[in-house]
Amino acid sequence: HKPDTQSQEDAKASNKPETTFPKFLQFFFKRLHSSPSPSLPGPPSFPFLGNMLDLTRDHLPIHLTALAQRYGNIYRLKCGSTTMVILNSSELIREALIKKWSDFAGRPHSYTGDIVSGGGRSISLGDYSEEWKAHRRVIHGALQRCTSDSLHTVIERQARRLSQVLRDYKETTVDLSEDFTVAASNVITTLTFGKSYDKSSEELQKLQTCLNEIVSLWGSPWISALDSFPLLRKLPNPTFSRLLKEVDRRDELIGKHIEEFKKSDCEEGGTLTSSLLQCQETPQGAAKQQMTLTDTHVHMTTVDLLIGGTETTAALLNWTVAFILHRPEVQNKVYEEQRAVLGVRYPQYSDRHRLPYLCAMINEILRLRPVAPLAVPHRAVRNSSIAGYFIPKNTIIIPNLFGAHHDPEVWKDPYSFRPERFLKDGGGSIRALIPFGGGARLCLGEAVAKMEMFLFTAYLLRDFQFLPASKEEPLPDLRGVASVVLKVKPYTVIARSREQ
Ligand code: HEM
Repeated sequence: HKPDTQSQEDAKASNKPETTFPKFLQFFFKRLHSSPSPSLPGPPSFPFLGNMLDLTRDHLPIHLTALAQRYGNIYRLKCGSTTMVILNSSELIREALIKKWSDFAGRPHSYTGDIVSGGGRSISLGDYSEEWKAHRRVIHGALQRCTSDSLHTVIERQARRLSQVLRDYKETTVDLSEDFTVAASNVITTLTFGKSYDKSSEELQKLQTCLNEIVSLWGSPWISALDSFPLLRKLPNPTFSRLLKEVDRRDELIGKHIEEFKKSDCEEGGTLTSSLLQCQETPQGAAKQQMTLTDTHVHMTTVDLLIGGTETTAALLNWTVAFILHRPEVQNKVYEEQRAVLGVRYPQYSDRHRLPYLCAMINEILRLRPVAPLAVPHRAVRNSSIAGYFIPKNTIIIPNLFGAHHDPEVWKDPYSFRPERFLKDGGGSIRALIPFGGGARLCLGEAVAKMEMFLFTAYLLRDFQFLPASKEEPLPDLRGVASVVLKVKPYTVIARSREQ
């Protein structure tokens, strides 16, 4: 299929004020473009169901990447009356998310999305609007202040704590995933409520279980079907009832935390929530940000940061250990680099430019396993085009970051784990590496995540050598399980202290 170059011009024309054509021509013109461009390639779709069967496939990112080999790096899938356009290369994703950011900054309106996002008041699921822009600006500013004031100390404390937990295992065989979740979650709860928890804390367990349930239930096809087929909402749906129950529980737990925080530490400041509450309470703060933050905004921000910032970072740490068990010499190189450059001292984030191998390894893990593999769906807020194809308003855009990171046109030997590709002259392309998305919807926690990844992996690989659980057991399965977050299947490992 050749891109329809004419449609680019049409797309521009269709956004012009309605003065150039007589009314009846405008009517036909709009009708012509109210359905998706017929020239976009894609697999055949069934009546009513569309390509629903493709969308319910196991490991969707791998399936979408395989479809790109047949239909090209841009193709369409249908689901009920909705058309989705899947982008499978960095160049196409950059064109939509960065170059034409204002055309594709929307989020799909969805029945179930409204339920989990406090009526669209979260940053991650809220649609592009003046209110959303002001909300994101306020949170971005508050996060930047936290990042420059206290983030380094907060992460360092959690990295030391994590090292101690691993030391206490005394080289027994363990599954570290929960410890990684606690470390990542503590960074966010310290930033938001000024509080951190032990793994055994009932409060933490309740919160984590509930947030994980919401993410996995919301990613399930039984729930997405309610968005595309409204008639199904009239039928009993136990998965949906569970989702509603978990959302209520989440709101109760987070509401309690915010109330406790307001009573205790509010005047001291220093945390993100105190910064938001100040902005909410002082008229100058609100005027400066051109918005009044409601309680729902503060509440949903906490949900956004906890969901966006816990499982992603924890999954990446888990992937790191899984990959280095497959290539043990990588961990030795990271360790030796640190010893050569820093001696016995622990690294600071400012040391990153002097530790190129460690940074290359982190980039390679982010490339192979972008933990938000399909980002979050975008929506075209007006008629536009991608790669010359006409994209009508309201089309859903899925950036397949996993596919882009395995594009054989860009990456030599795309499926193998080779940190060396990101060293000087190694052939890896930082421009094509887009694990955090881009443009108006760029991951809000990118700076937090980068500092966490650097300090956590540097501490772990400085203090420990990771060994397979036993010779009999297979090494971790590297295919993973894909839902909203791409996770490694549970595995066990031995952490041997380097101090001996
Ligand atoms: C390695 C870790 C992480 C990765 C790979 C990652 C990746 C992403 C991606 C791909 C998106 C969607 C971008 C899009 O829609 O185009 C996103 C959105 C988001 N992330 Fe992250 N993320 C990570 C960590 C974090 C952390 C630590 C936080 C919070 C502190 C966070 C908060 C968010 C929020 C709030 C959004 C929604 C942004 C919006 O819709 O405007 N993320 N992230």
